[in-house]
Amino acid sequence: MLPRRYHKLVRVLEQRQPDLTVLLESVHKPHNLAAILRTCDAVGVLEAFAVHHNPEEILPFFSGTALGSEKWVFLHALPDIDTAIGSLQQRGFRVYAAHLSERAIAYDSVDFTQPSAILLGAEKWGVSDRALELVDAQIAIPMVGMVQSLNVSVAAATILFEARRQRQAAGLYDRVRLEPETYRRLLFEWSYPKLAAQVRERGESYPPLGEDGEILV
Ligand SMILES: C[S@@+](CC[C@H](N)C(=O)[O-])C[C@H]1O[C@@H](n2cnc3c(N)ncnc32)[C@H](O)[C@@H]1O
Repeated sequence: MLPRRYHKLVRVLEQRQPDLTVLLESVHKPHNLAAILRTCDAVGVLEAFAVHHNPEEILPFFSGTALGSEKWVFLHALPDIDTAIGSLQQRGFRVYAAHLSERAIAYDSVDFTQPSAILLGAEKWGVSDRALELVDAQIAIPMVGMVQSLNVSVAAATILFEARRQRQAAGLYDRVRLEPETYRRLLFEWSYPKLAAQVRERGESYPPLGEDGEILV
């Protein structure tokens, strides 16, 4: 592990935002999924969630074998939309459905410095009626052109970068937001993925790291 690489991992983890996430409802085109996870990585989202009728279609994103920037954002599969929204709300997130409707408020009027989950709908069908019943609010990006909606990854990026803007202004990228234990664990797993897997298999705990990422024992 080169010190430069290690320090890059440290800087990235120091800015991860565990209380900002996306929930994808049947978003199934791999290029959209990859683009959304890439944006998640760019704004510091730690983990993302997906409800998918056929997870096999997008298996690489769940199995950790994806090779792109998405490997830095954990994607968790949840069985159904009730469970997904319910568990996020229980963890203190407000869930916002990105959905163009008369009930929707402007996406940039939301306070994204609070724990926020952005629900994005399927490419063809949008957010389901059931999800709309469960969310805390609906948010929309204004559209004044001929087409009715944005591509789902573009909508995700627009909203996530608004969240980033607000969080930057509030200083949320200036201090470590991860729990110390989570931070240490991820730093080891990102720095030494193969060794981390072996250590886990043996049921041992990770060794401490030195200033430049060297293993200390
Ligand atoms: C291509 S759109 C789906 C269009 C679908 N026909 C519908 O009626 O919702 C895919 C997803 O992108 C998001 N989206 C696209 N444009 C949006 C906008 N202007 N405001 C908020 N969300 C948007 C929504 O989450 C939507 O479910």
